[in-house]
Amino acid sequence: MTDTPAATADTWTVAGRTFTSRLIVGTGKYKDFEQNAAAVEASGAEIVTVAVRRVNISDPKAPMLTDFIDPKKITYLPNTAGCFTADDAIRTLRLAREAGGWDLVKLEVLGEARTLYPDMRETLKACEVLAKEGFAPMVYCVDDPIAAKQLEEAGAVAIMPLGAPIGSGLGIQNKVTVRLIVEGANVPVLVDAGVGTASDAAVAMELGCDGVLMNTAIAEAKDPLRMARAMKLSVQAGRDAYLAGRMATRRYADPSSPLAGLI
Ligand SMILES: CC(=O)[C@@H](O)[C@H](O)COP(=O)(O)O
Repeated sequence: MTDTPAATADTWTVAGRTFTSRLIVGTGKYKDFEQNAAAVEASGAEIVTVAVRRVNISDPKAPMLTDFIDPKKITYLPNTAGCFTADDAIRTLRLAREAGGWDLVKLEVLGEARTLYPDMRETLKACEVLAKEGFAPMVYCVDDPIAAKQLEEAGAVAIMPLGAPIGSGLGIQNKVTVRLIVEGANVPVLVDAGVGTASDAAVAMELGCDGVLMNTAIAEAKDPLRMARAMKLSVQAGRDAYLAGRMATRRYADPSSPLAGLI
């Protein structure tokens, strides 16, 4: 299939940076950096998110992710995975900015280890401070339209509601609230966490999301490269379906061949 002009021009912009790929991928749980880099390539992603506390991006004495995924070609989005307080998250991102100059960041402040649900009170607090310090925070959050609005007011440059708990692969549990967030947002909305397979990513895009962030679904697939490619295609398909505008649903059958002109 050749891309239509509309499809090729379909970019999205966050904090003044424009991207073509609407898929953001993670850098955890892979066998090694090599496999991670190959998956990023297969996914077509232009942004990778990196848990700066867990992945080596600054110590040249140990293998560094940056040797495998070129930060000149792929945008690094440092994240605060493993942070349970606003102070911890803020400190982590200040260090990331010092180490690599990154100001486009992914903020996540977790509430508990069992569900890895975000703590929205701490998340909001951190978002406000980071925005005032000149960061552009893309923010992992609950799938709640009110919390999403509050984050936007606090300076979030993207809203990233969970589809389901991180690493669960359960898919999008609450389509109604994700759609409400999309309708109310003036910044990009990306589903972050819980995607398990390609159809979940397509659903997120069909709901009108600007993109999807995922890690486990690709890293823990039996064939991560093949799953990365599947995700790339499903994000594109979901986006195209959203732009095409789905048909109205009906309660009863409607014949596929027209009845007019029958003898
Ligand atoms: C990688 C990241 O930033 C996380 O928010 C999370 O790991 C993504 O969730 P999944 O692993 O469920 O895709």
